[in-house]
Amino acid sequence: MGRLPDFYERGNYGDGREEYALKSVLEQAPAGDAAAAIRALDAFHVRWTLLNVGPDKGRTLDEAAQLAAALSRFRSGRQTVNFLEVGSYIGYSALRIGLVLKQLANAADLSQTDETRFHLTSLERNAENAAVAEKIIAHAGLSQFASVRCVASVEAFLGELSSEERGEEDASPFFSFVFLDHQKSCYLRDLLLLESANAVGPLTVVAADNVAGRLHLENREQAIARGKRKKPCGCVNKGCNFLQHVRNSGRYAVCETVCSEATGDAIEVVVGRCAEFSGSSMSDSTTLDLSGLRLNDSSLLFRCCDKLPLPALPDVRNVDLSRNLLKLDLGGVARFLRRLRGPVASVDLRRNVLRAAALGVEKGADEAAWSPGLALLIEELLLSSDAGEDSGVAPVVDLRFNERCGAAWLVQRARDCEDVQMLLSPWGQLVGARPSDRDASFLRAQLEPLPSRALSERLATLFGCSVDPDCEREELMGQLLRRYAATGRRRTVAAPADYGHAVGEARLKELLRLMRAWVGGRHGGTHERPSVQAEHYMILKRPEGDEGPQGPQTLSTLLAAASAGPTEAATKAAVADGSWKTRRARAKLVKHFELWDCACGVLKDADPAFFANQFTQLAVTHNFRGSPHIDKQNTGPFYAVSVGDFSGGEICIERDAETVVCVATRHRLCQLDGRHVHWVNEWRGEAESGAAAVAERFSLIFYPTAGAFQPPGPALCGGAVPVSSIDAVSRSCE
Ligand SMILES: C[S@@+](CC[C@H](N)C(=O)[O-])C[C@H]1O[C@@H](n2cnc3c(N)ncnc32)[C@H](O)[C@@H]1O
Repeated sequence: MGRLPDFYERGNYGDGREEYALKSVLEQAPAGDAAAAIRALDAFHVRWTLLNVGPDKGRTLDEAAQLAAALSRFRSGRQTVNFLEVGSYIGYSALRIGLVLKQLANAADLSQTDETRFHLTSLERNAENAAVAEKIIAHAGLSQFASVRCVASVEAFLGELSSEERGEEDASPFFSFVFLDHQKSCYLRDLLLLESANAVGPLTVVAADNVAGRLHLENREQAIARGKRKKPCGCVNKGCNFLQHVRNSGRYAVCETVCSEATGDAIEVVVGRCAEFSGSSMSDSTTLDLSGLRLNDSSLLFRCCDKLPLPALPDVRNVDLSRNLLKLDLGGVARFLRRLRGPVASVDLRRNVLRAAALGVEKGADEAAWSPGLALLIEELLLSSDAGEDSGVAPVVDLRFNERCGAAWLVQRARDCEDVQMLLSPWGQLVGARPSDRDASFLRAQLEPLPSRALSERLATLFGCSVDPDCEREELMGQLLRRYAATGRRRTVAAPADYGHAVGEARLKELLRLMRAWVGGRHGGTHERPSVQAEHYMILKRPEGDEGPQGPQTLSTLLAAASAGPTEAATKAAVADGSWKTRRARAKLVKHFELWDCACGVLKDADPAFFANQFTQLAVTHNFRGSPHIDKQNTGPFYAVSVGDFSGGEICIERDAETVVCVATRHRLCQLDGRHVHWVNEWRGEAESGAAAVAERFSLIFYPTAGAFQPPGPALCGGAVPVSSIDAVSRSCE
């Protein structure tokens, strides 16, 4: 205990552990990875106590910072997000706040220009601590978003501000967020200083760590109840004088007090009231822009909206909540709208991560029912639009481009909804209920099969963007789409008409006959993969040992069975051994042996080596509408050929990040590597001799799923291919 006064005076332990913590961050966290740096400090803190706010209260801190960014939109639109921290120590909380700012900047895709500053100034009295904090922040790649300033006190900081930092000559720096985490005895004094300098004010979020916890306050209340004390505690050591001020001065609304089980103290989050704040300087006063703020269903803005001192925004008609992380429940958004008490007529919820279940009760239940959250949202909109000038016009809920919200039943229900205009991405547009619903003419649909890692790589290598490893997929996708749209670096070209192997007339005729017979057969063909958009779809597996030394169940046995007609006895004989699955696959082959045999003939003629060594499965499709996908099960490239009366229907494949090549497979067997994103172009039925057009496109895909894995090579692997430009550019997403 003898060390305590010195400890408080110094602001660190004086035993070198802070330097040691820096070393462990440098060793354990990759450069530029802020989340890893935070984890390294958390791990260090478990063994060697540090003065950090820690992970539990740290999450409240993140939320408070995010709330501050959202509330700053009420004041100044997108202009500035200027944060202040008092007490950096070695930069742990600065890392957390800086990461929030970085993610917000990424989500908003705003560059760090003068108009759009996302910045934290962190004050630290101890020069050794400040030096360590600066190094950790730099290592985490957050220097652009957080800087440490070594000053003796808040008073000194305010005195030292340059006119540039003040904004205008005599103006004060206005902070959207202030985090007090230095000496509790100074919290009140320093907050009053900031208030009198107008550095905090309406809608500023103030968070203070280590204030009196529940136990301390409850003890006081009990003592008052027992008549032992007269007033609540106003001590300085637990920040009680500060709590008295923020709770009772009328200047702040208490948003949340979160007690830490581990330390027994609390972090208090309050928001400046708007008494002197009549309106805002939002650039567009009819839209409250809360887009790209990473708000989720339980964000403080929604969770505590009843307590927040939100200003009146009498002109706001639209609340833009697009590009956030809303996922499960729109009830919070509904309560937030009620709290706004304005004549809001539309809510923009595009590009969140809402799922069908969050919008409607289960498929098949009451046809007209929406989920309770959405029902509440609709109710609020109806109430507020009735009150507004635009009454009579149906309010709008824009739910387009949400993940898995393209289900047909939901789209139908939205169409039937008369009270509000419910906008959903129509079937297949961008992100549908399933990958097979993607509309390939949209660039987003073409990028959707790529993993997030590939999206980041593309942003970095193609567009030279530095990508935050913590960036969410939705943000990455948004950034990539915007870059493509801005630079026009995506083109569609055609492979030469003579790419691949021409298939002989006789074989084509025979194939068409057999495939028509398959779909028109006794059972009307098969559709083995209902998730795929096709009228019929069948997979035939090559039996083992059909080449070379014959096993007991050979192709010739099957052939004999087939040529005897797929009678029950012959089939039984052919499929006598093996597992249930194997026997079923063989029985199917016997049944469709003619088709199999003819198809194999086509492949054998063109590429005998592929036929002998690689080909294991044949997909037979009828009227397949292929959405962008990657063949993840394939061990090498495939061959494709299509027949029927149709035009269009080329296979489009990404040759590189900038080029899509369309390969016409009608009557030609073409080799492609399906481990690259590919899809089938739109196609139309051709009118046969004056008759009405009949949609008929059959295709055969020969692919390998076993044997040695060949690393993916060029998309068009059937030889060097010059491509000719065709005039088609993928549609951007809006
Ligand atoms: C509890 S630590 C801060 C922890 C840090 N916020 C975190 O969570 O990572 C308190 C720090 O405040 C600093 N400090 C104390 N009084 C200060 C003042 N008046 N101005 C600036 N820094 C101060 C101390 O040197 C110490 O480093």
